[in-house]
Amino acid sequence: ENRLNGYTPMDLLQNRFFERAEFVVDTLRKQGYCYLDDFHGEDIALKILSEVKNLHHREKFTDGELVSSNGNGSMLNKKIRDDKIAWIDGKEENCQAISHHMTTVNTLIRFCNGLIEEYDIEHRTKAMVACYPGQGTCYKRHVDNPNKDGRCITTLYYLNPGWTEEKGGMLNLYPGGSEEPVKILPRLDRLLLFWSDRRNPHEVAPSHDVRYAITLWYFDKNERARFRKKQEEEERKKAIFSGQENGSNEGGGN
Ligand SMILES: COc1ccc2cc(-c3cnc(C(=O)NCC(=O)O)c(O)c3)ccc2c1
Ligand SMILES: [Mn+2]
Repeated sequence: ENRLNGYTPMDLLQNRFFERAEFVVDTLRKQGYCYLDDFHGEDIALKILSEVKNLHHREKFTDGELVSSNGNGSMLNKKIRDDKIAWIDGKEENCQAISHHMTTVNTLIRFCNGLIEEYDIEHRTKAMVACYPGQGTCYKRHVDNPNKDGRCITTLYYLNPGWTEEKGGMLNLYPGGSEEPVKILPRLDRLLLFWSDRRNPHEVAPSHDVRYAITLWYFDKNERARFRKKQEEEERKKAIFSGQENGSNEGGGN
């Protein structure tokens, strides 16, 4: 039977995930972020990159820009981000390697979940494949989850072989709102993880070359449930309000 010095290949695989999960959780606790290099190995990383480029060339990316209006509804909205994005659930054709990435990170997070008491992580978003097309495109300083929408861990997988700081596009992280940023190089096959809430303001510095990344956000079950309940409550109120607005009295408040 194929036991290697008493372990089966599955044992070895489980151990490998368990070791990495321990390192990730310890580091997240200590500094709020953590990155793993050579996460899949170069061959698989390049396969993922080729699928992402294929998405880009097939115009599957949309403008992800989020404009922040300056309150008085004027058209002088300033753009705060220039990335192009594509939401991928992993079942699309020609996304097998991206799908492999999603299941591998799921396994790592499942091992981490066993070690993190404060969260109960069961779900995640779809994969957000993002491209900063160069020419100084960036993403202003922000927090991914400032208002408890349920997201607790952000994972960013970078796909930029031979990237150097001269190309810009560094991920500047301000853990605990620190003055000096931690500058993360978005290099090929690097997996970065950080708490999604206000502990980690971050920004993408202006990028002078095409820069690809895949983001997966993981939800805490309870925070997500509370957020969904609040959202439904707001929907109900809005429905009642719009009911009163057009004069009809059905569903009006008491
Ligand atoms: C309402 O629809 C949407 C659709 C897409 C959205 C994407 C982001 C987002 C957040 N953070 C980053 C980031 O920090 N990237 C760091 C890096 O690439 O190193 C990023 O690239 C993108 C935020 C809100 C969104 C809302
Ligand atoms: Mn972000």
